[in-house]
Amino acid sequence: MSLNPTPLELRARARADLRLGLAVALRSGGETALVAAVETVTETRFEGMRETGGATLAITARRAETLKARAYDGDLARLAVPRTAGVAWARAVADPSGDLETPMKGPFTSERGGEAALHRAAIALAKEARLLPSALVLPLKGAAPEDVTLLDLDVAPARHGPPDFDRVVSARLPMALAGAGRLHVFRPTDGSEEHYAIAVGKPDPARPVLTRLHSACFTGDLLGSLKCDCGPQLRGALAAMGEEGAGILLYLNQEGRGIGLANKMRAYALQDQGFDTVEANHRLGFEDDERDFRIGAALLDRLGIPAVRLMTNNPAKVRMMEDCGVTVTERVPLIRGATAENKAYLATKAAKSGHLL
Ligand SMILES: Nc1nc2c(ncn2[C@@H]2O[C@H](COP(=O)(O)OP(=O)(O)OP(=O)(O)O)[C@@H](O)[C@H]2O)c(=O)[nH]1
Ligand SMILES: [Zn+2]
Repeated sequence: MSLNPTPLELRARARADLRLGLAVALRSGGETALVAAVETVTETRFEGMRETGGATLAITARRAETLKARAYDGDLARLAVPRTAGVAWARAVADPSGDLETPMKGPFTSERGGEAALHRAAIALAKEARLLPSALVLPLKGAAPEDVTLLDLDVAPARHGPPDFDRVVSARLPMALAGAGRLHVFRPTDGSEEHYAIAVGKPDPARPVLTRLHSACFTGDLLGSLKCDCGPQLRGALAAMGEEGAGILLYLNQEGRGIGLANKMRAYALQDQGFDTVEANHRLGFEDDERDFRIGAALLDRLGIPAVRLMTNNPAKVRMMEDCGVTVTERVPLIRGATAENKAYLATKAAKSGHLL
């Protein structure tokens, strides 16, 4: 009997460790480094790692651009950590909330040459943990300390496709807007967030099914936020499926276009400083959209639905579905919920992400 965690399980454990503020060890190509997420690491651990010597701060090229730091590694930069820097310094580098009040944090010295693979992996893990995309990285000469989760990236590389899912449960769910339906809960085997499929009526897989891929929006879906159009889109999709008598709504837990609610609220705070939705993501160090739509295609496959009429204004969703082998016979526009508050947001999405208005 082996009770040892598999590589996938170790990766999930590493994400949880980072969220807790623990350091984890990453290994690849014979190199090992201790890694801690800037957002959560404690002062003591930060200083312990810095005092060892040789630690650098990994930030994305997006964040480096805002800080006017050089990103010699393409998609990321490795910043030298000043000898007296505490965790507050690192947090100010990673978190743009103070950028306007304290704009001069530099000059920054970026490392050049050498390997950045472990830094890249550290940022990917921080993103997976829905933290700010920045990590303190300390290359180790010897073995990793005991009691620290050790992730061998040569054995367990980052996922390049959607995870596998277990269908945990499904039950009948009558809905005010859509009528009779069933809710299915899908749990990824890699320990990431669960996703839900709501089948309205009895969709016929022999014909293209009216389908919506909806990304979680706590503020819009639940609170009736006027900053976006998500709530009205969600209810509009359910109502249309109810009217037609059948449909599939995939509720994907990719809050904030995949950056998590805490980071989305950081983006909202930046929007209050005058940045648009895309600029705010970039200043935080994220891409415009960090979602993985392949999850939607994988769930449709699990539900046995090969062809859809997709309710969206986002051409990227249509493209991604088709790239994943889902036939999109029609794009059904879903234009709902324009308000004075979200006018600029919808205009930015049209201009920068090609959304159809
Ligand atoms: N990062 C970030 N995410 C946001 C913001 N406003 C809404 N979201 C998230 O954006 C996602 C919804 O994406 P949209 O771009 O509105 O719509 P879409 O799903 O790409 O396209 P449609 O199918 O046409 O709705 C949800 O996950 C929301 O939580 C924002 O200002 N910043
Ligand atoms: Zn929203």
